[in-house]
Amino acid sequence: MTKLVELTDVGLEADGNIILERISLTLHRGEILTIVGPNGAGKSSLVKLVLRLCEASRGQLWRKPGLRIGYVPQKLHLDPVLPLTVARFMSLSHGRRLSVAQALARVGAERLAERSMQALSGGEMQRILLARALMMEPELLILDEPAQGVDVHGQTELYALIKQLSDQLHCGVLMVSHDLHLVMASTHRVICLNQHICCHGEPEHVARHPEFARLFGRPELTQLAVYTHHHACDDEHHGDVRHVG
Ligand SMILES: Nc1ncnc2c1ncn2[C@@H]1O[C@H](COP(=O)(O)OP(=O)(O)OP(=O)(O)O)[C@@H](O)[C@H]1O
Repeated sequence: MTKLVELTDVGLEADGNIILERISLTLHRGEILTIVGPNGAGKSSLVKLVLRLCEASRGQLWRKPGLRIGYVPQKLHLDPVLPLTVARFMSLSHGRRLSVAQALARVGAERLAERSMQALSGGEMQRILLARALMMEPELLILDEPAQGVDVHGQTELYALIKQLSDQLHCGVLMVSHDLHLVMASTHRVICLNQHICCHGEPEHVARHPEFARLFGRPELTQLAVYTHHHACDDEHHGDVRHVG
């Protein structure tokens, strides 16, 4: 099982404020790890650390040498009057290994190739961003709130697609989500973050954890029966989360 990323006792500070502390985790190929947490918990900062867009103030961050990462940002800001088709937008990405048509086919969006980027619905836009991230055949897909701006039905479909892609392409997935109950059928492991790791493990475990209930309230728990998670998982095949110190 190929290890992709390992964080050991990582901390992050900015302007004298603690943003993250004592974060230890590993992520392997074929594993989906979801970060949940309230606003300001440090979820995007953790993603930025893994992307090396910022540097840890302490601890160690290891990445597999030459790791190919496909990144789906929280939001894409496009000039509303810029004439840009989906195919043109996708052809602008660097390090491509797939053709535009192949990448669109992977997310079932072939018919959108000639559509204007500005005309896409929220769900279509997220699929196109996902297709773009797949173009360099990533070993690790990083998605920051991939279901933002998508209705509930579309969110469930999108998370199912991410799971399917991870299975097919055997890539690791690190994603941020606000909705544990929507993502639980499509993730192997969950970290509940609030500056530090409050709890972690399989989604059902986190959903029932008192720390999770404290952060998100009881309503989350009552909805979980609908989204029971099924996967034949062998613990050795999924990344673990370790508390250090
Ligand atoms: N460069 C920075 N300088 C100072 N503070 C920062 C910096 N980057 C992030 N922060 C602060 O760190 C905290 C965590 O921010 P972050 O964006 O990682 O949270 P988040 O969990 O992704 O939040 P949300 O769910 O609202 O997107 C916030 O209080 C934010 O204001």
